[in-house]
Amino acid sequence: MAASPTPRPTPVSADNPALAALQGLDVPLPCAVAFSGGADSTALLAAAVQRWPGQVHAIHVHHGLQAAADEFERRCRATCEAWSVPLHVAQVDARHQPGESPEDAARKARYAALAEAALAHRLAAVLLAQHADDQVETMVLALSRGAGLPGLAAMAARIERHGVAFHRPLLQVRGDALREWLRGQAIAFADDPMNADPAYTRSRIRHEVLPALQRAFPQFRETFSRSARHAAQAQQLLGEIAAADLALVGAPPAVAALRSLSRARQANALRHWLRTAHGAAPSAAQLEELLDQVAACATRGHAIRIRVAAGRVELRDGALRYITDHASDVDANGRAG
Ligand SMILES: Nc1ncnc2c1ncn2[C@@H]1O[C@H](COP(=O)(O)OP(=O)(O)OP(=O)(O)O)[C@@H](O)[C@H]1O
Repeated sequence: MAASPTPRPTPVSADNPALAALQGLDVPLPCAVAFSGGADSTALLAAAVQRWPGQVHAIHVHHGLQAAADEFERRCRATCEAWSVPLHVAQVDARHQPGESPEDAARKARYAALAEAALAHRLAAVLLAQHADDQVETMVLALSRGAGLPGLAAMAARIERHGVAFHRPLLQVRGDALREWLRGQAIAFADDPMNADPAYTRSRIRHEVLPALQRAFPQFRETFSRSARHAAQAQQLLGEIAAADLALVGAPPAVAALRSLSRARQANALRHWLRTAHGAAPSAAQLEELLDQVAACATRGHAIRIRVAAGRVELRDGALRYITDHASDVDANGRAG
């Protein structure tokens, strides 16, 4: 008779702050934890394994961005083996486009790879480990860049990408509480050298701004998170208004109809049209210029041609068109015009 396998240590602890956050969460099973090997996703994986025994997989994305990437993968393999968690490793090449930050390129590639692995292994949801401090960092970063409501709304508790549901159950949990619990349990995790590198704005926010906020406003995590929820609600309203206005003025928008709206509603509708139909985000200056041109467009012969993101907006046959170099003219329904 074959010897039964040696039982492996599984982290069982009622004190894991991530476990409390999973209690009310209703996710379809089996699910996956996006596992970087760092502190936060290690605590989340431990909690998920305890909450849904035998129903949790881990997905690790190997970025190849830093020399430490192999070390992260080794750490993930060791943890998953010890906890009997099936691990799927996805390799990505996150080279960034001109004008795109390496961090943004890595993030986009990561979500795509996580979704692909989840679909391939029939995992119905992916849990991410961003916590309350990450949420505040995201808001401060958005403020530092002059972002509008979508930036201030920061991260949503649930999003859908590439046909997969991503959940962020730890948005109300403090980062230091997770680390403290891991240390108390003597659970190893990898430390990302980029997190401590002052060359990264996010790292400066973490190490310089958050401690100052903690001293001045000890409740800042709760109040910031309330503001993020207000911003998200307001943004949803703006999206609904934009959709209603576009139903009226058409998509692509007819300039004469657009001019019947207030300037603020024109801006809202145009931003929404550019983002949802073309994935283009105009800068504040580009949008102002476009609005000036729409306001000045009272004569039949008036031409509009304004650079927006990687393409340009032009006036053709009374309607605004978004034109990129690789597509001569694509309207909101994806039809070539
Ligand atoms: N290489 C990766 N593979 C899989 N999931 C990842 C990876 N990097 C990040 N994630 C997931 O995305 C979340 C947010 O990523 P971010 O880079 O902000 O966090 P992090 O500092 O890597 O977090 P952690 O402490 O969990 O390592 C992580 O908590 C984790 O769930």
